[in-house]
Amino acid sequence: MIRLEKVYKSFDGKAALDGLEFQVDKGEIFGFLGPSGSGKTTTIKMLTGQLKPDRGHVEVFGQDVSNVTRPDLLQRIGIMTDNSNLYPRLTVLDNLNLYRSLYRVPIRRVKEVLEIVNLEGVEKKKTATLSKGMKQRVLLARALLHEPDLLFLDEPTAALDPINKERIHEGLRQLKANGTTIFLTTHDMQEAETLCDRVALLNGGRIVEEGAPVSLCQRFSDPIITIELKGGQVVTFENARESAKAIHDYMVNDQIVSIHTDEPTLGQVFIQVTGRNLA
Ligand SMILES: Nc1ncnc2c1ncn2[C@@H]1O[C@H](COP(=O)(O)OP(=O)(O)OP(=O)(O)O)[C@@H](O)[C@H]1O
Repeated sequence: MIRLEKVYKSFDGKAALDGLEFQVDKGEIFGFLGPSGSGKTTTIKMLTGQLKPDRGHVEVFGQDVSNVTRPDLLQRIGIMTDNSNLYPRLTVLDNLNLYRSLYRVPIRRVKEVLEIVNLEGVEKKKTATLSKGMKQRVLLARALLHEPDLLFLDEPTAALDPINKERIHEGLRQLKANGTTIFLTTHDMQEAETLCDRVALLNGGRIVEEGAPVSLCQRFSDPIITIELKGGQVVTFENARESAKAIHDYMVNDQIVSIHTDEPTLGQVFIQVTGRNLA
């Protein structure tokens, strides 16, 4: 669906993308994670034809990205970024209807997308009167309206409460089940861990780690095994292979209350890899 090879982009002589390379396959939820200023939005702009690379190759739908603004390809893409805007004096329905007519989408689809984002019943409200989180959900509904094959979501749940966040997650999983490819940026590592098939960790305009969240966490896992024994004693082993015999002995003698291995969260991996916090 997406392929980048050695992509460079500078602003005022300062590199925003510095040899960026990655690939996104059809039907996956791909998490593009990085601290502020690492190049996430620049990449999305490039993949949606809003910005040209200085050097390198960018492909979307197997075609050079310069074709992406062609109406037939644009029709296959949905975008929700922080520079997406709603018309504040128009109602939710009128905002969606504007896009509906652009993409020739049937009216019944409005109800479907409002259901996905948990916004039934607000069709007649002017968007200026909505909360930040509600506006965010209208933007997401608008991005979904024409049932795109490829969806770019830049921090889609940033302003949402946990219930709406979970509802959106369910909606995104459903879209994935129907074959939609989702390119997602988020600062919420728990969201990335539960939602994404694969994540790429971006730092300074290049990928520093990539993989399924679970395998990334395992790769960075601290191999310390902590065993709590009956009677309250706690023993730790630093090397699982060498300590197998001792652990086995505790087991056959029925001395063990609990065994615990320390696996870092994706957030901890991120901080370790980038040396930066996620805020
Ligand atoms: N139009 C522009 N003009 C000048 N510099 C820019 C422009 N767009 C981006 N940059 C710079 O490029 C770098 C990458 O910015 P980008 O917006 O892609 O980061 P980001 O990872 O999306 O950050 P955030 O998480 O804060 O949204 C930053 O140093 C930013 O200041």
